[in-house]
Order: sequence, then structure tokens, then C-alpha cells
Amino acid sequence: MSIELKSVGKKFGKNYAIKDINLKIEKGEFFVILGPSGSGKTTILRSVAGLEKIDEGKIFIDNQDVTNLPPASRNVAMVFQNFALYPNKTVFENLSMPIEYMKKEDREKLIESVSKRLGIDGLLNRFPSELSGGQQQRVALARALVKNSKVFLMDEPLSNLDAPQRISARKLIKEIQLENSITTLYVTHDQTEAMAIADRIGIISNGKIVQVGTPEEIYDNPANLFIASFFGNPPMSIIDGKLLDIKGKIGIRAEDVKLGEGKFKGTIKDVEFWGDRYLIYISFNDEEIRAFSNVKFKIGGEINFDFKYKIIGE
Ligand SMILES: Nc1ncnc2c1ncn2[C@@H]1O[C@H](COP(=O)(O)OP(=O)(O)OP(=O)(O)O)[C@@H](O)[C@H]1O
Repeated sequence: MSIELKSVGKKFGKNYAIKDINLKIEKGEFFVILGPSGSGKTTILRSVAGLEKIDEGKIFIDNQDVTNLPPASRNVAMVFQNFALYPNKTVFENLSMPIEYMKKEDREKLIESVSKRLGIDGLLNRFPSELSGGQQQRVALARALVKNSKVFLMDEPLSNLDAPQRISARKLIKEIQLENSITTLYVTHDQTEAMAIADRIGIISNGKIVQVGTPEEIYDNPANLFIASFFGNPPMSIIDGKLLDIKGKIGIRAEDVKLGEGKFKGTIKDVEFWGDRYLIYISFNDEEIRAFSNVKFKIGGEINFDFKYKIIGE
């Protein structure tokens, strides 16, 4: 099933939370909406789910106009930030509900397999109030994953998990999504997560989509300064191009800086250990350049360097 938003706008009071959103998510595609806090990500997702009534535009699921359909008629599986589990039902019952139509044996098998993979198989007899936030979130995720839906809508579904759980849960989401070719709209503010799971990413800022592309396309060619200074870990270092006789700003990836030789000279301000390498902060003409290095340099020392860069539009 495809998802399409055509000129979608939603206001709260007089202010637009999202404006003129045009997106087409293809059948089986994993599409991530990435943006800072308050940029409108949740509003997009809630609008597609039918939990917000939009003020402008239209929404289509599988080419059907669902703009005025209630959430229950949209046949989507959702995981939202507030987990919304049924408090009076056990974890097992919460997971059974979307698949009551299945044979008991098949249902139990499916619940066992998904809950094992999410590490909640020991919690099936508990009530939601007896679970930690991260456990509740994994139950909510499991409930969406067992449901035989062709569309996933997920709003920061891993926000309460610790780092190893996050990595294994996102692998599981992706596996189930791929196995069943589930069209997925996934919201996060974590760009490492976005890069890891997305087929395509839509970057949102102030209620508007400012760039759409594969993670590689956005990484290599951020469309503007905001994206360049936000996307990637670390994001590009942005400096004034006049040092190189270039008008406007230039962006430099940490892996594109060659240290130890070159026509530029700066001072090492800080060094961070990143496990497989170091991130070096170089102060240079009142600006800062970040560079990856296999060698640990001394803070305070001077260093020669050179770099490859991209010219970044406004
Ligand atoms: N119910 C509401 N009433 C009034 N304003 C709202 C409401 N919900 C959201 N907003 C506003 O709409 C804008 C977009 O909010 P939204 O929750 O979509 O952002 P977000 O990108 O999901 O943020 P976060 O990452 O912090 O969850 C914000 O300015 C927010 O304050």
C-alpha cells in the first residue's frame, strides 16, 4: 500500500504545525521523517493515522482518499510515544487482541516468536503497570509487529530503550517490514537511527519538508545549511568560504579532513575517543573543524591539515 500526502496543512489555533506537505511513500518503502523537536513530525504521523483532522490537503492510503476516514478504517499498525496499552489486560492479552482471528496455536506461536525477539517473553503474564517504560514500549512495538498490517506508522518507537535494545529492536522492525513488504512511515529525531533504517528520509524543519532523498543522497549533498549542520554524526563542519575565495558557506565532513600535512594550520581544541577512532576539534581562524583521526593528538598542539568540501546553499 502506498501513502500519499497532497498539500497537507494542519493548524493549531492560528499557527501551522505543518504546511504544504507533499510526500509519496511507495508500497514496501521504509520512509523516515527526521527533524528537530517541535518541527511537526508527530503531527504528520497523527494526520496519516487519522488522529488529527487536517485543515488543508488530502491523504491517500493505497490510492484511496482516507482524509475523512476514522483511524479504525485506515488499517494501519501504530506505535506512538505514549504506549497506549490496555491497562486491565496482561501483556499476552494485549498482544493477542489484534490477532484474535488467528487459530489459537498460530497466535501463540507468533506471540512467542516476536516477544522472544524483543526480550519480553518473560513478561507475558504481567499487567502494563508492572512494566518499566522500556518494557511497555517493547510490548507496544510487539503489538504492532504481530498485527497483519500493510502499513506501519511509528513515532519514536525506540525512544525508551537502551542502546543495545534499540539496535536489536530496529533490526527486528526492519526484518518484519522487509519480509512482509510493509509500507512504513517512521518518525525520529535521531539521525543515526534514520540513516540506519531508511530507504528514504524526509527532513522536516518548521513544519515544512526541506529535503527528501536516500540517506546517501542527503549525506553527500545536504540541500541547505540547516541540513548540513544537522545530518551525519558528526554533522558537517560549516565554515566561511572566503578563506578559499568562495562566496557563501562550505561544509566539511570529518572523514574528508587530512591531518598532519596541508596548507592550513590550526590548534587542537579537544579530542574525543570514538572507539574505532578519534574525533579531533580544530580551531582555525575563529572557526571549528572536526576531523576523524586514527591517531590520538595532544590537546593544545598545532596541526597542519587539508580538506575536501562542499559548497552549501542557504
Ligand atoms: N495539540 C496541540 N495544540 C497546540 N499546538 C500543538 C499541539 N500539538 C502540537 N503542537 C505544536 O505543533 C508543532 C509541531 O509539533 P509536533 O508534535 O508535530 O512536533 P515533533 O516534531 O513531533 O516534536 P517532538 O520531536 O518534540 O515530538 C509544535 O510547535 C507544537 O508545539
